[in-house]
Amino acid sequence: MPATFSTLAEFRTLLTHAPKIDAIALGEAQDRNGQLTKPPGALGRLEDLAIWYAGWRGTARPSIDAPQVIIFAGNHGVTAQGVSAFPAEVTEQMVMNFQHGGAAINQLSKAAGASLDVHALSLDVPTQDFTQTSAMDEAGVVDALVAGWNAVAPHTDLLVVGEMGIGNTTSAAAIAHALFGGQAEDWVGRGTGVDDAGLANKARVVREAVALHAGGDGLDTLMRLGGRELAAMAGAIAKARSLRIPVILDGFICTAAAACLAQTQPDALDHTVAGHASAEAAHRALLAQLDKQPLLALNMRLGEGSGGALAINILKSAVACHSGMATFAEAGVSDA
Ligand SMILES: O=C(O)c1ccc[n+]([C@@H]2O[C@H](COP(=O)([O-])O)[C@@H](O)[C@H]2O)c1
Ligand SMILES: Cc1cc2nc[nH]c2cc1C
Repeated sequence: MPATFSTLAEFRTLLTHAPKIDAIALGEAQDRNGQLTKPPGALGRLEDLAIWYAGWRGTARPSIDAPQVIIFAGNHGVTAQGVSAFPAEVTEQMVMNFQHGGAAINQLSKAAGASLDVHALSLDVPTQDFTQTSAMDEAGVVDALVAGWNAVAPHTDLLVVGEMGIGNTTSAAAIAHALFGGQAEDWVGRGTGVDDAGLANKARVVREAVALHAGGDGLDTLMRLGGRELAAMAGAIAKARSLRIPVILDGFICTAAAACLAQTQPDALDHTVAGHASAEAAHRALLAQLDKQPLLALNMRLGEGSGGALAINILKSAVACHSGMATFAEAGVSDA
């Protein structure tokens, strides 16, 4: 299916007309959950997750057979401001590592039974330094949204989007500050490990960038302060929505990209769940803004979709219980 948008305005319209959860399947899944051989509520949040998943899939007794992890990689002009502990060439080097199977995400995807795709987005042409001008122009952000849109396999039944991009915690912090206010210091963190001086420099960069690029909606902010991998994650999340494929969000950068959708269309993240809370300081605040409760909190701050991939195991387990358990009637167990 070719992408059905070629401007930001067309993409906005798509978000507005996105499908909603299937209310009938949701109700049937709630009924089934009430009949399963366990005290009511004893599986806690796993029950809510399975019912939510069933609603999006449009069937009361779903299964998860084809989860997909997609990593998007991008390079950032803002690295000229000295915002990362690592040099920009690490982005491309890590892409090769992903392709050779040597990164954490290769192991985590395999352990979760998920396929893994890697999309490197024009790494030789970094986005513009957004302390000086817009990171991307409209054609550039649309290209990246389309790359994400086209990367989702149609048979996927659970999607994780992740990223690789030296400098992108600064981009994510600038987006969060632009969308949710507060002070630049509230949204910057150490990323790959900058020291105190580096952290102060990031706050300066974010403050200047947000002052330069005030106004607009979430997609304008994505264009001005984002990066190609952030826009591609947003495009993939929107494509998944159009196919009613539930999405597990990863860390701070992934959540910032998703927030751009939510600030454009308030229900745009209803088909998503937060896989984990990253150790990047501002991730929890960003999740709170989106009213998302993370499934895991393991002090991870890797990116690559790693926290999302880990959480596939939780979703799979929730759905396996929901669809595989016997009812009280089937098992001959006395109800309360
Ligand atoms: O996912 C997260 O919450 C996260 C937190 C800190 C760092 N990262 C990863 O580290 C890179 C960005 O860090 P930095 O310091 O270069 O901005 C990028 O490749 C991300 O995948 C990711
Ligand atoms: C080595 C390395 C691996 C990463 N994976 C995601 N972001 C990363 C940043 C660095 C520096």
